[in-house]
Amino acid sequence: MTENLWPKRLIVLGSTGSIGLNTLKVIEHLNRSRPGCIEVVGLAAGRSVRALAQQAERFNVPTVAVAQPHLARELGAALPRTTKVLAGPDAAEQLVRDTEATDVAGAIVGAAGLPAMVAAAELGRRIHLANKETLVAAGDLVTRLADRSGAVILPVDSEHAAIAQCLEGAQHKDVMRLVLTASGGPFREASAETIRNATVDQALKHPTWKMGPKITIDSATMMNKALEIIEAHWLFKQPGERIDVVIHPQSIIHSFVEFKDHSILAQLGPPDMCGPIQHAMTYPDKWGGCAQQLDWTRLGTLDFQPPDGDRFPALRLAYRVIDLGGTAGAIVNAANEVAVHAFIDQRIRFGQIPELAQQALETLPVEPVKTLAGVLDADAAARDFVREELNRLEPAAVTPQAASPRSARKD
Ligand SMILES: NC(=O)C1=CN([C@@H]2O[C@H](COP(=O)(O)OP(=O)(O)OC[C@H]3O[C@@H](n4cnc5c(N)ncnc54)[C@H](OP(=O)(O)O)[C@@H]3O)[C@@H](O)[C@H]2O)C=CC1
Ligand SMILES: CC(=O)[C@@H](O)[C@H](O)COP(=O)(O)O
Ligand SMILES: [Mn+2]
Repeated sequence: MTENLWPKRLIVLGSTGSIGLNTLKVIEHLNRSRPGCIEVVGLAAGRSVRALAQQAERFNVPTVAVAQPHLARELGAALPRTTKVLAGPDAAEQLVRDTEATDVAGAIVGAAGLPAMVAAAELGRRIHLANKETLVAAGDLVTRLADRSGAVILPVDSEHAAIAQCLEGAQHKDVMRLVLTASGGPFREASAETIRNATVDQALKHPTWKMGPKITIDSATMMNKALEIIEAHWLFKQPGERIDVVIHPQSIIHSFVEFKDHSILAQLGPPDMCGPIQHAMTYPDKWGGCAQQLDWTRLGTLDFQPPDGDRFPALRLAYRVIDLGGTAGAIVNAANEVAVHAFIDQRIRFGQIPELAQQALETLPVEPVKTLAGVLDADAAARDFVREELNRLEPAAVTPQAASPRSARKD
């Protein structure tokens, strides 16, 4: 299914989050210029039932899903009787499996989004992928499923949307390297000591992008860039040695591609996620929507510097994960998720986040990825490992509840 079918029947997973809200904003703009071009046929969220109910009403959505089962009644009460409510940890996946849709926007945060993305890949949907953790944890499986079903994966992550645009019309054999730009986060110029003991408030102050808390912390450790290297490996089928990172504090160049003749194509725009979301929505066309215009007359200087793998050890993990393959990505991703929540809960120091991810990778067995169940087992083992480490570091602490994608599934 390579052509873009209109009108679209779109499911938005993670509709109450930063990407979800921007996705709905893009849809409103596109529907204003071309009435009826996008019908929202399903919405899913974790726990924000009020926001979810308001969205369902505004977009006249027939089915909504909430991950927290105890919120089903409250959600149902806020909606017309005709609206179908799915609830529980499998609700987003069920929504994808039970709904006749052309497109699925994947904006759930973390590996909690993985089963629904696997379902979308199996069903051959056009996938607007923001949920990078899906490809980090199960890139091999998901890309294989998509190849088999004809599902198209359209990257929404700004760097990958940029690279996809730079690669349009290019041949795989002519690519020399992909270069992911990184803002450097709030600790770009901080000393190793400052980084190690950074506070939650400091880590949540991203210099250029407004995003949800988990990815904002990932940007601060540069684990976000590590996840993006792995994401690029699966999306563009390039080995680790052909994927580089450059620090670009202004976040105007969203990434670039160098070809074998040393020519470079880059994609530019303001740091505004409406751009990549619109790109995925209208691809291969480029419709106007709500993306801001770049005023190059006021742009000033664009700076670049090499990344520092000593102050940001998360970066090196990415290449190790690509080399190891199998469940290595699922392990690092899940360990990082639990560590990020533990940091937000002030149970560990900032510098311990990448340390715990690395420890999990060094300790746990890496297995070949055959099925979703195998990925979820590795994910669960990594979560258990980090929780045990947290309890060892701080025995009296309550275990944090970072969302696990494994529910009652038996497969
Ligand atoms: N924000 C950005 O600009 C960018 C984000 N991304 C990626 O996009 C994804 C989303 O990020 P972001 O929007 O910032 O995150 P947010 O934290 O802002 O939003 C997360 C969304 O996921 C929902 N959610 C959480 N757990 C579940 C679950 N188990 N089932 C269903 N829904 C769930 C939340 O619902 P609720 O509100 O009810 O908790 C919310 O709608 C991440 O993978 C991130 O890495 C990629 C590039 C840029
Ligand atoms: C908007 C987006 O795609 C984010 O992934 C962003 O790139 C994060 O910024 P960092 O470059 O600081 O990780
Ligand atoms: Mn990104």
